[in-house]
Amino acid sequence: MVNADFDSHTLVLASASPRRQELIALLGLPVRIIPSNVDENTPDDWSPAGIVEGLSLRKALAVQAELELTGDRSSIVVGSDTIVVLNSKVMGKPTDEQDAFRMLRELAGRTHQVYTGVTCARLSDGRTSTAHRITEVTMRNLSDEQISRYIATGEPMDKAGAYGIQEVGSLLVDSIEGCYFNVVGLPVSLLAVQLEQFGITVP
Ligand SMILES: Cc1cn([C@H]2C[C@H](O)[C@@H](COP(=O)(O)OP(=O)(O)OP(=O)(O)O)O2)c(=O)[nH]c1=O
Repeated sequence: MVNADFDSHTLVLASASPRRQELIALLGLPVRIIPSNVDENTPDDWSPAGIVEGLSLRKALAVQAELELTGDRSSIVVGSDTIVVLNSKVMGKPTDEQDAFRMLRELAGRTHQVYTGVTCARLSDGRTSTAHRITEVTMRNLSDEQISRYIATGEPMDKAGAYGIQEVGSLLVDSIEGCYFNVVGLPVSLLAVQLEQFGITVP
């Protein structure tokens, strides 16, 4: 059921991630996609939660500024950011295959945290909502050969921590505790709660 005052441009996903595009469709609302292309560097002293919340806000506000130029002030812009954290060490997307190998070797046989931050922002009333979720992921022990074979699939390169739990990377994961969708890059139930603050109700 779509809200009466909901127009087709009300939700804008500020993301180039195909996973986020698929997941936001679960809300059953019309969505436009406008990638943000922001600089994802952050100060060294930011905490993991600060990084994902800060970058989700940065992505949402960058797209909001673009929309303002077109006269659109009423859309709710959704920005999101995901990182992997192992013993306080932050892993983003690997820079190359060697970097992916190094990350997966460190993650293998251990438990790490996946942080995803989500921001919803609307210009017309200046409202923003920023929050994050944490999911614990335990990876199987992996031999160097197994890691190399996984990297050869090409899957790790555009993903934080160099794996995708939703694809072949599922075979590397022993168990998770918390929200699965948070690992894939968009915790949809958290987003539903945030959208309620904007008067948008979803099932
Ligand atoms: C851990 C993990 C991450 N990922 C992905 C989600 C994100 O797309 C990516 C982390 O990079 P992000 O910088 O969060 O996002 P992005 O650059 O892909 O997209 P955008 O900034 O335009 O929204 O890692 C998976 O797809 N599966 C996983 O299991």
